[in-house]
Amino acid sequence: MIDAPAFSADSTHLPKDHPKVAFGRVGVLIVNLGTPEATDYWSMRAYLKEFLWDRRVIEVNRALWWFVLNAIILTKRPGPKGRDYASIWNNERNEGPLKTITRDQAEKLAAHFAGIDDRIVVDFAMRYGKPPIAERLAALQAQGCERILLVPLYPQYAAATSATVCDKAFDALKEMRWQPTLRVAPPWHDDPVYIDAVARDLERNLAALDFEPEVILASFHGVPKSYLMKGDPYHCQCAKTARLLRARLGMDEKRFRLTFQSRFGREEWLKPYTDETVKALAESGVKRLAVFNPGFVADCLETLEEIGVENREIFEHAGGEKFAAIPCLNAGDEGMRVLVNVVERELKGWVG
Ligand SMILES: C=CC1=C(C)c2cc3[nH]c(cc4nc(cc5[nH]c(cc1n2)c(C)c5CCC(=O)O)C(CCC(=O)O)=C4C)c(C)c3C=C
Ligand SMILES: [Fe+2]
Ligand SMILES: [Fe+2]
Repeated sequence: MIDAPAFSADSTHLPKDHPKVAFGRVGVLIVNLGTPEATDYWSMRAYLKEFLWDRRVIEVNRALWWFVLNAIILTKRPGPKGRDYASIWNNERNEGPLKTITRDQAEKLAAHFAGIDDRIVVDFAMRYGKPPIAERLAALQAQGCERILLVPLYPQYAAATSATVCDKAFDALKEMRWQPTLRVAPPWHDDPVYIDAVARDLERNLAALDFEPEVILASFHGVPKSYLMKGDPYHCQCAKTARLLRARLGMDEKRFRLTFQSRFGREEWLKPYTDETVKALAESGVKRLAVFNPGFVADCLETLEEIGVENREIFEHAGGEKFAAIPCLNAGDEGMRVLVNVVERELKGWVG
């Protein structure tokens, strides 16, 4: 347990020029992937460049990748992807929905803990783009957070997501004289509270539809198959989440299926692919389909556009009739129940 917050050092025997010292608080920094600052070519290019130059995301030969990234991807991708982002943009706040939702989650976490322990300070950051992790860690430290809980917002661990958040946070700590003590929240892919929250939210959303889906796809973001072969636990954690959800919902393997979406590049990715499954289901006579995204803590391009628009079109063009894209947990009651549970558990020993 740590002492009550204070903002100056012990006043006895203070030298006159002693700097102000802030201490006694505990920070919680939730971190999601990131989103472009705007949808124009140059903003998209800057975002994609930072993201796709991360060694944790793209694990190919650096010289070759430098050429492919700069000569091909950063010339061709920003335009069309910017238009996709524009179609889901939060125009009121002028930002991507991922940022709006992550801020809401941080604010609701802060409100929850305000009533429990005023030493806890909650903030949010993005791995790519703004607000950067280093800036928010420094801001927490300036408010007196000697201990910080870092929460990568991914229920399933992948080197391309959770590990790169830690890399960036520890890079920031490298520059600090007085480093805060950092704890990292583990993934929660099989946490009963998470499984129950996703299942309840799905049941509520399905009950509100004007049709009953014949098949439900649990669609996770994919990674190259080679990452699994090198030992990344992501595939197994997604498979376990899907198995637990299927059991909790009382559905069989024919009705409730696990798929992987958002392929990038030519390499083989984790299978079965969401888009191919959606097409095959419609072609085999399935007329009513629902897709949900238990691996995404917040709605974003990959859920709102790729599932809500692209996969809906694939389904309808192949003969499907009714398609539902189920929203993520976001900052709703079930979503906050999951985040509060993770944070409260991981703060044990630091606060009462
Ligand atoms: C090789 C490339 C990629 C890997 C590996 C990858 C893994 C991965 N990504 C997420 C979550 C998100 N990805 C998002 C967007 C996105 N992802 C990639 C590429 C890889 N992702 C790109 C290039 C993009 C940008 C859009 C595009 O150009 O296609 C997003 C959405 C962000 C938003 O602002 O809306 C999320 C979230 C996970 C969970 C993951 C591995 C487990
Ligand atoms: Fe991605
Ligand atoms: Fe596996």
